[in-house]
Amino acid sequence: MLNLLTSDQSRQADKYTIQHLSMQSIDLMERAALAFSEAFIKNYPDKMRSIAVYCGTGNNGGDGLAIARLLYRAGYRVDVKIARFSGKSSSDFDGNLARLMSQGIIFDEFRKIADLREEQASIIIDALLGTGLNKPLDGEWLTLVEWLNSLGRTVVSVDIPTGFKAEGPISKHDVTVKSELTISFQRPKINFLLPDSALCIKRFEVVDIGLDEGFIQALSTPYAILTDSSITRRLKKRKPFSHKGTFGHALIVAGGIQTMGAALLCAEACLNTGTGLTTASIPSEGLTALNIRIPEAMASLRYKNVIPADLAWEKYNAIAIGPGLGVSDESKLVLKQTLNSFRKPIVFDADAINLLASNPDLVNLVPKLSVLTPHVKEFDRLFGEHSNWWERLETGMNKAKELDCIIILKNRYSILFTPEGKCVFNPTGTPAMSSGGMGDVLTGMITSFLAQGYKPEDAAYLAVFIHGKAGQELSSQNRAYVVTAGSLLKDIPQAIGKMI
Ligand SMILES: NC(=O)C1=CN([C@@H]2O[C@H](COP(=O)(O)OP(=O)(O)OC[C@H]3O[C@@H](n4cnc5c(N)ncnc54)[C@H](O)[C@@H]3O)[C@@H](O)[C@H]2O)[C@H](O)CC1
Ligand SMILES: [K+]
Repeated sequence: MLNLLTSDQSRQADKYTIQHLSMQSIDLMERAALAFSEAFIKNYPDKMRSIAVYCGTGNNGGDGLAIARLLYRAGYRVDVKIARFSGKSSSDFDGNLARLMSQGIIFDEFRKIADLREEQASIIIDALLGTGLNKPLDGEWLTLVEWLNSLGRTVVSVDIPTGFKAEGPISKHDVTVKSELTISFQRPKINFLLPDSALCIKRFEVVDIGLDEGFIQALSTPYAILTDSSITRRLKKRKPFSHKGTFGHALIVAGGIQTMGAALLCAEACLNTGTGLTTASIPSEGLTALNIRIPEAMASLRYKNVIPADLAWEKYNAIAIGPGLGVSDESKLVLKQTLNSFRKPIVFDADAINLLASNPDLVNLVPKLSVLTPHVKEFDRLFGEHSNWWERLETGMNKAKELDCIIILKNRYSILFTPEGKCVFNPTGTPAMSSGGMGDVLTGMITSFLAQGYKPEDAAYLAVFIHGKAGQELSSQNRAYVVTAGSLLKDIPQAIGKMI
């Protein structure tokens, strides 16, 4: 797992790296510029396209000057424009301006917007402001950024779009550069991973600039992002003499007469993730569907939506409740019965979350280390309305501690909150997965890992990461516009196999 950095921590890492490698800060800037340029050249190999690099006079602007020099040397047609709105400049900006001049590269400076000349370039590199942003843009900065946005050119931002906050709540009124691509240093900024960023970031790439990883990983921060190796390390190999009893028994309490699909998707995903035995608690009307679709699964029937009184709860290692369950009074009784009968971690999804939201007294019965998997609407129903995603991060961290549960806020980059206060982003997934039933599959996967004996936190990490990875692979292999839940769940065994 990789720690994510706030702007302040990024500055600390910068300082530490410079001291420990006995290098000059301008050398670190050069590395950043080199890493940016390499990524830029891969994305925009056509050297006939003209480039204008707009630079501020801080270190983001310094990066811009170094990038301009490197792209010029690589054969691009580069113009440099420097916004001298303040009298201040950083020493590495000054150093890079001298290097630029020594190469004979022409640059323009403007002190006010009125001095700006028409822009002809086809690509604009935005190196105006970076993580040093300390207030929303106003005055000349605001006018400049609005003008750049109005040009409709391809914009590539250095480290972060100018005006965008790396962390903290984002106001809809803040004006930022709208970039086609942002090439960011060392780590994605936390706000890149939240939907609030969609207004200004179409796509981002992260390049390594050689900041000290030991220092970064030792930083105390709640924010992290999952990696392939953090998943591989957690997956357990199957031992030679293992049998179905080794891999637990899961119960999927799901489905309604008209929503049997959710139960089927959830149960089949559970089975395909490797549970020894999977039983589906479904309405009696759904038995034929279950038998035809998943002959490997067993059924425990709910007549008139009531769990039989003699259900042997103790034989299950993990339970999922919610997909397609409905929110009727009978469904509420099903939830109540489950909460009163099963004290090991439970995975709560969909209608189980809606029922918890409308019956707060039931929340107290949620077993410790359970996993709740709300999407944003369910999250807000459960914990109250939020006006931005940063607030949801704070609520998620607080509620996971308070309830002693793992909360997975499902999104393009799903966010996992743990009882220890961690806030972990999942990088896998694709917009092709935005289709019905995906959440049911995820719930089945988490429940399966739980039943197999994984710690709840690990079960959540593994399921979310592999779920997204499977979707990503299916969409890229087949160039698929959409990946359905049914096709994804068939691919789970291979997706796990590839990670182990
Ligand atoms: N550790 C790293 O990740 C590295 C980062 N690099 C680059 O450095 C910038 C951050 O540079 P910094 O000098 O701290 O700040 P900026 O260039 O973003 O801003 C300059 C300056 O502007 C003033 N300012 C801030 N907000 C406003 C505003 N709204 N209006 C007017 N003026 C404003 C303030 O005084 C700032 O100090 C990072 O993004 C990277 O691009 C290194 O090059 C490599 C290592
Ligand atoms: K920038």
